[in-house]
Amino acid sequence: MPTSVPARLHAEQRQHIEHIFQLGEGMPQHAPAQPTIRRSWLRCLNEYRLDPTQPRPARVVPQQTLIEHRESVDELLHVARAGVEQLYTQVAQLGYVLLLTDHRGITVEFRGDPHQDKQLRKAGLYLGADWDERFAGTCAVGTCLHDRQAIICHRQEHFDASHISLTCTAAPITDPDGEVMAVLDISSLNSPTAHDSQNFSLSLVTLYARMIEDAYFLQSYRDCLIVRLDTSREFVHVNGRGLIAIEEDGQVIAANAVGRELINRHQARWPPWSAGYAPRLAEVFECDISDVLSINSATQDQLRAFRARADNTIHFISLLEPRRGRQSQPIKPMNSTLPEPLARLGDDDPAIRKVQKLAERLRNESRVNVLISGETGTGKEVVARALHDSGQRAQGPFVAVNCAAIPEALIESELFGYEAGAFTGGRAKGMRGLIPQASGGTLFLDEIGDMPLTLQTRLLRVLAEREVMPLGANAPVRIDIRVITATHRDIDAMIQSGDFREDLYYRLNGAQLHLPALRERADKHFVIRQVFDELVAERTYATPPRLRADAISALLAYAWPGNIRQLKNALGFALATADSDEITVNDLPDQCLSQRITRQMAPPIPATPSTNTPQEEPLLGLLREHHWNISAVARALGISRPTVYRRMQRLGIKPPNWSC
Ligand SMILES: Nc1ncnc2c1ncn2[C@@H]1O[C@H](COP(=O)(O)OP(=O)(O)OP(=O)(O)O)[C@@H](O)[C@H]1O
Repeated sequence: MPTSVPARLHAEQRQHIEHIFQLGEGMPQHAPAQPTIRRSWLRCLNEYRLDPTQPRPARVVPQQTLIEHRESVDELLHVARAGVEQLYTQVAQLGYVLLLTDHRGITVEFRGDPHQDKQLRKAGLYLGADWDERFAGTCAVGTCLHDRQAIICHRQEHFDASHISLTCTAAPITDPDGEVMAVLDISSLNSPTAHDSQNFSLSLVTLYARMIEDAYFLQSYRDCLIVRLDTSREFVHVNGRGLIAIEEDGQVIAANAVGRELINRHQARWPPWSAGYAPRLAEVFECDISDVLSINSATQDQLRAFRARADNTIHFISLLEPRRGRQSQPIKPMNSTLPEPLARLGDDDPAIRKVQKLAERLRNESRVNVLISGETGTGKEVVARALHDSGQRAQGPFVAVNCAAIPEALIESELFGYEAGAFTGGRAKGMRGLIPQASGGTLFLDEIGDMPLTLQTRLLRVLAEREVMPLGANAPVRIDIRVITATHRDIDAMIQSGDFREDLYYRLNGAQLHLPALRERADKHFVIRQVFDELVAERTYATPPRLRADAISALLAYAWPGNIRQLKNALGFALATADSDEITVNDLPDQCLSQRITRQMAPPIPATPSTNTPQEEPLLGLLREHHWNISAVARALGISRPTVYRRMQRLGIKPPNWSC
């Protein structure tokens, strides 16, 4: 032992210093038993070059520095306050003080007996005290920060001889990334000699550190859905240990320590938890995200059991709803390199991606006629407009013509126009037809399958010659149009039956974009949010309404025979009739809760009599569901009763009580 030990140190301190030097010289007989403490002593000697013979009084940082340290953990301090008060209430009578330090070891919050102010300040148990191991030597806070784990540093386990009467217990508080952001510590100036006397303190501090950590997590992810989980059913609500923040499609955003551990157990199946990779909840548990989203509405005790895929353990899960306002944030499609009108068509669905990519390539290829196919209400007109808006013709007109909606006798004059006096009943000045009106832009012919055969021939000529002859005119009018057509009918079958000209079909079908039914789309969630946000944006609200998770879950589960149009109607209905600005499952039209996708997937029952193609099943299903009430079906699909009758007629669907 060096001779330079100051004479003012008492015998106990001298002996302590001797034990430290002995450990440094490889003689650990009198060193503390805890490996963490021994390692820390060696760090203090060899790495930090602290001199045990020169005990240092506690260092308290200046007021201004303290303010800066407190500001850097302002949000945590706010969240931790209640926990700090509760813990201090429990330990104060036992003679403990409480310290909360930041990740640098500076005490940013303190609770202690004001009567002991002077002694506590001298011992470093004070606001602003610096407990960094590099300065203070082995101590609960500093060594906890270094080892990132809870620790007891009891009396002679401290490195600095001026601290050997103290007993301190500390636990780390980690942020949602697993980084230590603070340390919670309880310390006492005097304590029983036995090390074991502090075990209870360790449990208590660890418990409160976790509570503060979870409160901070809940605060940080208050705008997200949070699943709370525990292996004990009874404890999920009161003390569910795992917290996982998710997007409404189940994408994991963050997790607390227990949640991260569970996710990490999947290392064998996917990469470890990292900022770059986050699994979906359905990968972690054997669950469908819609089952999780429906927890609050579908189960009586508001929790459900799911099996963790990593180890087959059962976890009970409850769901915390996000704070209001989250959904007013604009949604961003994943594919942001696409022109905006195309990017808005959908998100992460293979069929929609194919449509988006092809549309991007075709947007300036005006001479390639595009045929858009898909069931009714899948967004064919929306796609046609997106194609127009994303191309060079965006500034030109977009003229949409619904061939099924114009009476057959008028289609010709509407499309081609007519000269003054061309026919009785026409306008005195004549009329510019819809095709000439589209010149310089896009002509969108919807329901092209409903165009009469005679007109098909004339349209073919227009497309070939790029000019129209209005009724009664002497000379043709030149036109410069891009033609996009749409149909939900089986044109091949119509060609076979002689109802559609094959040559026209090939001319229209320069490229085909096929839109998937809503029930088949993997990005259904995106569509729901998009339609909802658009409807909300159309109106003025004091508080923007929010779509609750249980409503989203029901919307995800429904089969949507009327596709996006029906979805839009359902959400419009809910917005118009909901009692509050929270749209719940109860605000949705009844039919959204009846026909779930699973039922839709059952083999279709043939109609009476049947000529069905797969495209007909949704209408048939809906008719059956509404007991053949045509008005109800028309309302559900957002179309008129005559249109329903026309479609039924075209598809050969007859109600059971029709005689012919
Ligand atoms: N991607 C989308 N985002 C938001 N709303 C959409 C989207 N696609 C379609 N819609 C809405 O759904 C409804 C139906 O769309 P659209 O008229 O384009 O369908 P369609 O397939 O042309 O229907 P139909 O076959 O009956 O003519 C419209 O109100 C439209 O605004």
